[in-house]
Amino acid sequence: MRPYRSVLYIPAARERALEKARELPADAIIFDLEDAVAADEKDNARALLAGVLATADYGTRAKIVRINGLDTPWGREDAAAFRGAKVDAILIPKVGSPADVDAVAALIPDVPLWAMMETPAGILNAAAIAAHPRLAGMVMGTNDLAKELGTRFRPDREPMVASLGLCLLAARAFGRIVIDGVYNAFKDDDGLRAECRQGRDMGFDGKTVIHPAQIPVANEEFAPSEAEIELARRQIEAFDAAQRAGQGVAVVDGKIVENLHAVTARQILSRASAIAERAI
Ligand SMILES: CC(C)(COP(=O)(O)OP(=O)(O)OC[C@H]1O[C@@H](n2cnc3c(N)ncnc32)[C@H](O)[C@@H]1OP(=O)(O)O)[C@@H](O)C(=O)NCCC(=O)NCCSC(=O)C[C@H](O)C(=O)O
Ligand SMILES: [Mg+2]
Repeated sequence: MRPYRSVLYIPAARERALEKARELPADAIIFDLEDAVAADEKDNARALLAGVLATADYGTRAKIVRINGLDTPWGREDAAAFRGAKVDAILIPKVGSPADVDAVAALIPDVPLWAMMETPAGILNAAAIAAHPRLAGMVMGTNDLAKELGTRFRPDREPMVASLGLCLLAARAFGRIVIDGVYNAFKDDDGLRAECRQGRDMGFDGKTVIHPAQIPVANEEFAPSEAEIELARRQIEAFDAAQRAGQGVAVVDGKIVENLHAVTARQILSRASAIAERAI
C-alpha cells in the first residue's frame, strides 16, 4: 500500500522546482507539461523533464507525468517522449470518456495511466473511465471543473460535492487510487486544512498541492492519527478475542466491532506502517 497523502504539481519548465522536489516530503509528484507550462515553453519543458527524469533520483516519491491532451499541438510528442520512461504513471488531462484513455494507451503501452477528472462529460462517464483496464488512478481537476460548471468557490465546496462523490464512487468500485483537487490559496493553511479534512472524510487517498508549504498539512491530515491507530489496535484485539470465544461481534468503547470493522482497522494499520516506512 503506497501512500498518496500529498501529490505535488511541479511545472516542468521550472528547473529549480524540479531540483527542490527531490528533498520535499511529498508522497508523489505530478510533473506538469499541461496547464502550468506556457505554450512557447512546451518544447523546452518536455526536453528538460525527459532529461531530469532520466538522471535524477526522486527516492520513494511516485513520479507521474501530466502530458498535454492529444487534441493539442503537443500531446503526441509528449506521449512519444515518455513512452517507456521510468515513471509510475502518465496522467491524461481532461478525460471525457474511455476513448480518451484508449487513445493514450495505444501510444503508451507500458506505463500505468491516470485520468484528470475535470470536465462535465468526464464526471458523467466516471464509472466507465474508472473501469478502463489500463487506468490506475484518478485526480480531481477542480479548477477546470469549476470553470466548466460556472461554479463559485465556497469554503464548504457544496457545489463541487456531487462531482467529487461520483468520482470517488467510480474509483472505489474499480479499485483505483483517487486524489482530491488543489486548494489555490497556497498561503492559507487553515483553509487548506479544512479542505483536506473534507476530502479525507469523503474517502480520498490524498490531496494535490501546488506549493511546498502545503505538503505538511496534507501529509498530516491524510495520515491516520495516533488516536485512530490506537483504536484500530484495540478493535483488532477485541475482535480476535471474540472470534476465539466463538463470537462474531466484539464491543469497544460502547460500539460494535464486526469483521468489516476489523478489516477497516487492519487497513488503517497498513496505511500507518506504509507512511512510517516512507518517512525513513
Ligand atoms: C504558485 C507558485 C507560482 C509560487 O511560486 P514561487 O513564487 O516561486 O513561490 P515561493 O517563492 O514561495 O517558493 C519557495 C520555494 O519553493 C519552490 N517551489 C515553489 N513551488 C514549487 C512547486 N510546485 N514544486 C517544487 N518547488 C516549488 C520555489 O522554487 C522556491 O524554492 P527555493 O528557490 O529553494 O526558495 C508555484 O508554487 C507554482 O508554480 N506552483 C505550481 C502551479 C501548478 O502546477 N499549477 C497547475 C496545476 S493546478 C491545476 O490546475 C490542477 C487541475 O488541472 C485543475 O484543473 O484543477
Ligand atoms: Mg485542469
